[in-house]
Amino acid sequence: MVLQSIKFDVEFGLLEILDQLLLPEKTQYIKIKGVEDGWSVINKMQVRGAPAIAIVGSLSLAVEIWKEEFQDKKTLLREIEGKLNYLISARPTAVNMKLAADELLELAIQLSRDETCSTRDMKKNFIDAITMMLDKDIADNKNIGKHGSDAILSNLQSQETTIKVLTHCNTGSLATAGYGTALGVVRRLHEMKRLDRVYLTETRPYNQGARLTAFEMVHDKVPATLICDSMVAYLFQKKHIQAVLVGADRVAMNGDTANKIGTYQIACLAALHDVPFYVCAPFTSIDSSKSSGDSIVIEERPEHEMTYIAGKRIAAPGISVWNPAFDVTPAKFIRGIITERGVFECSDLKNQLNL
Ligand SMILES: CSC[C@@H](O)[C@@H](O)C(=O)COP(=O)(O)O
Repeated sequence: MVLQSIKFDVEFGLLEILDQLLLPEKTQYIKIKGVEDGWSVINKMQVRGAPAIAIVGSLSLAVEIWKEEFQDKKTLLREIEGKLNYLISARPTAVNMKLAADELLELAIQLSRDETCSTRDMKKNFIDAITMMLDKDIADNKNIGKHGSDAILSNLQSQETTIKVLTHCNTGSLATAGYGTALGVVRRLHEMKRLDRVYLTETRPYNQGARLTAFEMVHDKVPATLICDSMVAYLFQKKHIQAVLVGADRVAMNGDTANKIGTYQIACLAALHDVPFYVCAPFTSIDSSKSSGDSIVIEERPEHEMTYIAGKRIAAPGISVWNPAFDVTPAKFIRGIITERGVFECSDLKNQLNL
């Protein structure tokens, strides 16, 4: 059975997401009736992961406008613009929702100007474009898996046939429309029978690794071992890790990459131990408006997400807390950016975007 984090059928007004705050103990879906619900489940991290944020946010708009009748295209365009701006505000670091909103707004403007297109047609064409995001994301992830596995296997010494990798956070079916980015490369290596083992960090404080990636790997019967975030250096010292695979929330034009907190320190350790460090991300995570990672906004999450686990306090009352949800890894630590179009050096990103 495929792990389904998003259930969608606009004809039936169906949009449900798997509540990731309850995993792995409980598998419970939440009904999304419109953008208010979409904003809430993204902001509370009941659904998370850069691509999934854009997809669920956009789908929440689709189910909302599907139910409504609009007197004219101008009214529909105004509704679309307002709701997209609202959805962008749910979480600030991942760029995917902003890029999706820009593209969808541009489409809506074109449809509103097309005199051959009725208000009903504009609504249908707009919703169809959102629906296509699901299949495109899965196709992109399969290509990331192929390009990434080819690149990593090409690094192997002749006598090495299988590979041990480390990943951080959750970049799989629970962070995308399916298959995953860094976990897509892991899945592809496993399908090719070239994966020895994937090591995964627990990824405090939200525990995307321990709760979500472990859940996906056990579900798919992928050889996987959970480690504490504090074990990465010792892992590199004692195990022959041949690649680090992480996702991205926002890749700047010089390759600097914002990703889950803890990514930067793994990159530093990978450099120290000469382990190739790869960022795996679709082009929908690349921000051409950012020349470097210096200006990427880093979300800071509530204190209780660090001081409590499963509702039990684990930190002394009164202690001050700093809880940045992401950090930025400088391009110099990144061997390559694995995308659906191929694997690129950081210095080549601008060319790939024709900038
Ligand atoms: C394919 S998901 C890529 C990134 O979004 C992922 O690595 C990550 O940082 C997720 O952070 P989260 O705070 O869980 O949304």
